Amino acid sequence: MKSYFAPASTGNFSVGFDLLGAAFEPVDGSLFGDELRIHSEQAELSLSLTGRYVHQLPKDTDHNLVLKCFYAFEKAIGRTLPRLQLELVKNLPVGSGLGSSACSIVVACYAFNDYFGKPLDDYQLLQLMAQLEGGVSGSVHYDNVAPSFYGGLLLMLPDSPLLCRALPWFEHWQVVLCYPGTVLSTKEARAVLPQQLTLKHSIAFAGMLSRFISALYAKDESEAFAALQDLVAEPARQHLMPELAPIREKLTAQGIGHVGISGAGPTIFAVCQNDTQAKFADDYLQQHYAKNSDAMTTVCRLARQGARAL
Ligand SMILES: Nc1ncnc2c1ncn2[C@@H]1O[C@H](COP(=O)(O)OP(=O)(O)O)[C@@H](O)[C@H]1O
Ligand SMILES: N[C@@H](CCOP(=O)(O)O)C(=O)O
Repeated sequence: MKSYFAPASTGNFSVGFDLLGAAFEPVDGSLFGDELRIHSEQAELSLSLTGRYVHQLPKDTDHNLVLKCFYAFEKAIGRTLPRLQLELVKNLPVGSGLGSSACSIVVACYAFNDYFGKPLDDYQLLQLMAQLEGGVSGSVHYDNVAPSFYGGLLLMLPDSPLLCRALPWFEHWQVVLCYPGTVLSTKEARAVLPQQLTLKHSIAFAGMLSRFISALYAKDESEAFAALQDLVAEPARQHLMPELAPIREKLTAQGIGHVGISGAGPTIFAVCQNDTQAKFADDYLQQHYAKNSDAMTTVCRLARQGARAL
């Protein structure tokens, strides 16, 4: 048996709608992402489903992204492949804002490419992943697939042959992620976005993203926090997450530098500068944002490593 893993990710990181994304891993060293196991080769392609969030997946495995990835990968390399006995360990909640669909897509495409002798290079593989993710969310965006594939905090460069580039990070930052247990489809959360921005708004968005990135390079933490503002998605999506504003008020009153929507939500992320803040955010979010037994809260650091064989 061969086993592969890809980490969870936070698209947008508030200030970079569709252009910034980060991969995260729990500070306790546990794995937080989907795993794909290739058990054997066999006559027919098959997929079994296990893991904490298996009940949130379509019952019919033909609708599972992992099988769609297999056929898309086969088409991309232009030859018929041996059929596999696959198992997806679904550890990320679906429709959560944690890049769940991207994570399954990344782990599957990475696994097939590795297993079949790397016929695609990283550029081709990332493009395939982004196309597959676009098929789920309604439009191609790289801010989940790229960090899940490469790890780190990444800036997307969709018009460059590089596709994305790693950014600096404040090593002491801890990011508390809280998924409340309710589902918000990315497609629906994209449907409420404005189709056009005014010139003034476009300049403000570009200015804030530039301010954040220049602060990272300058290692200017207070400037970085000041620039973590979502001027595009959050104003359009806040009615989908009415708890965000009071939670932000409570956490920032404790000195926590930033609270935002992870991806398209409903997961909230809090950027903390020390263990005391992280503990407060962890406890507060568990008590005030978690809604049912599917909810989960985790204290994370940036995941430097993306998709890999285990
Ligand atoms: N392996 C999979 N992982 C996640 N979602 C999947 C998978 N297979 C199929 N799906 C479907 O893809 C859609 C993913 O929804 P989306 O809102 O994009 O999730 P997320 O924001 O968590 O990535 C859902 O309709 C889900 O049923
Ligand atoms: N940039 C996208 C990110 C979606 O992330 P997901 O984890 O909610 O799928 C967006 O904001 O729509």
